[in-house]
Amino acid sequence: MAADATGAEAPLIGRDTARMAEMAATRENAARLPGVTLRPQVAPCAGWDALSGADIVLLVTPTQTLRAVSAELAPHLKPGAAVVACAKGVERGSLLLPPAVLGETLPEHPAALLSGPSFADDVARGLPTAVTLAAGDERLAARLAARLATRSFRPYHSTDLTGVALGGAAKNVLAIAAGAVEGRGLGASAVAALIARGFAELTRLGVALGAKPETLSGLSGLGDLVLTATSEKSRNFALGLALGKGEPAPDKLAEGAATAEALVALAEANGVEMPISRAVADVIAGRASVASAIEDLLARPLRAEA
Ligand SMILES: NC(=O)c1ccc[n+]([C@@H]2O[C@H](COP(=O)([O-])OP(=O)(O)OC[C@H]3O[C@@H](n4cnc5c(N)ncnc54)[C@H](O)[C@@H]3O)[C@@H](O)[C@H]2O)c1
Ligand SMILES: O=P(O)(O)OC[C@H](O)CO
Repeated sequence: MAADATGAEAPLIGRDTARMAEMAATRENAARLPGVTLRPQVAPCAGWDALSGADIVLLVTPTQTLRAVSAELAPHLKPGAAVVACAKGVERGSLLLPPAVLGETLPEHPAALLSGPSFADDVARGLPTAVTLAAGDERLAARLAARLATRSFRPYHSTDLTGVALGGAAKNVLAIAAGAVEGRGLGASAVAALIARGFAELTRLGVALGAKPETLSGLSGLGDLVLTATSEKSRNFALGLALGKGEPAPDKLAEGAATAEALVALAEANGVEMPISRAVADVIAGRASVASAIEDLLARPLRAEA
């Protein structure tokens, strides 16, 4: 659970016992957030015991591990505890978005999703951040948002779980493309074009899946796309940048790389074209070079803007 508005103790559970003990002693996550002092109420620990008292559990693992981790913690959860996924991606194989994965692994627990433009480092340093907290039940979404809000961290609430999840998943894939365009030195105009056309394909799929257009153009969709596709602090953008420059990929999690193929498959299953995401999937899978993928995108027939 995160350090929330109530000031109550918030266990921070990790699987590496030694690292959690070091974090508890130094009050710093030196590997991920160097220089940031943990708030007094954050209590780093290992093992699932601390879960038994938690009304709200934030699951902050990569999308492709969400199923295994949520299944593992299921027996340790307090009855009725809300589980909030923070992952941004599409599960490979099932093509499910994070809330739907939780629906399968934790059917007895209300599932929620936290997404939106927010670098962990910015949040941890108390810089102003606005995000979206989605849950199927509006009262739950509002209650969770109020519990997690701080003076600098503003969760807006939503019931559009699909829209919030799809925006977060697709923006990571599109950010890889934006990084590649930047890495090839194609200029700011090309990056802007990519963001706009990328947003068009994100919207097409979102609408086909039943998402609300206003969710897709909100914090968790367009907002996060703009952040991730324009900042070198983004690990997805940084991966694209390296690919565009022909440099080795950074050794960091880039959710878009793991999600690209699944996103395109989800789009295909819904009769939606996502040419930029497909280009990213092709490059990640080694089916195309960055240069040929860009050539192919530029050679697409001219059409009405939609
Ligand atoms: N870092 C950010 O700024 C940020 C912001 C918003 C959302 N997210 C999302 O949060 C999710 C996690 O990203 P992150 O930045 O925390 O990644 P990270 O690599 O910094 O941390 C992932 C954590 O998950 C743990 N983990 C990995 N595989 C696991 C497994 N099989 N079982 C149990 N634990 C496992 C790792 O030990 C690590 O503690 C991603 O979907 C990402 O898109 C990240
Ligand atoms: O570093 P990235 O690319 O995983 O982006 C982190 C967050 O999702 C930004 O909102």
